[in-house]
Amino acid sequence: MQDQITIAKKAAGEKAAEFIRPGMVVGLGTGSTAYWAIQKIGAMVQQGLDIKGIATSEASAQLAKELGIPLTSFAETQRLDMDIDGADEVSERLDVIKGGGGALLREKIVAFHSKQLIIIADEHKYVPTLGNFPLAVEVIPFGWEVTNSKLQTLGCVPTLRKKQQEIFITDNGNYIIDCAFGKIENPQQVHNALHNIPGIVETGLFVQMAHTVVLGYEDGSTKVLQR
Ligand SMILES: O=C(CO)[C@H](O)[C@H](O)COP(=O)(O)O
Repeated sequence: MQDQITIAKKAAGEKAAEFIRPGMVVGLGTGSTAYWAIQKIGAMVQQGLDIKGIATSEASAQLAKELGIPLTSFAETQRLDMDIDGADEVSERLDVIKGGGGALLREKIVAFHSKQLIIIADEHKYVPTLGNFPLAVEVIPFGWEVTNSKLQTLGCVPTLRKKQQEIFITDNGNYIIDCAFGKIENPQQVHNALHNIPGIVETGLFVQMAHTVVLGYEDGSTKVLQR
């Protein structure tokens, strides 16, 4: 028996997969919502559809392999047709906070080089203004302490991400600092200010990158929003 949130995530993920056409190269997102899109893509591949994926994390690459989805890379493909990925928050302007799963850097690279970014989320992640969810920022381990101090001057409360007492290490060998900003009225400004700090590799703010957002609801229905 699936809980209500799982029903909503599954609905969003499966609906987004309906946008995929044969021959496409598709970005495979990361997280528990992207999981459902990847499952659906796996089923489509099993049915004989020609789809290739570029994974946004080692975890999603592993899942794709288990499902028999052929993986390609940027060595072979410069541009993806579509990227389907989850979110921690989506604003009414369709700006997005990502990185709750720590994959934001690869997610940003894959999204940037995709013709179309489809964000999938359960209904509870759709908010008027971003910022309730702490913003993940990927930082180089060298000097993270001073990067962390500098982050405080931007008006957030930064916390080094840990996993079972150990520092969380991204797929790229970096750290994550979660920045509690409160309401983010101007995401582009915050993103730019963060990028000015040496040591910050990428932020989880995806400003005006999503072309489409698919919201999943607890009754299994979906709503498609276009920018
Ligand atoms: O950005 C992400 C990982 O870096 C995820 O897409 C985001 O955290 C949402 O995850 P979930 O679908 O499990 O709620």
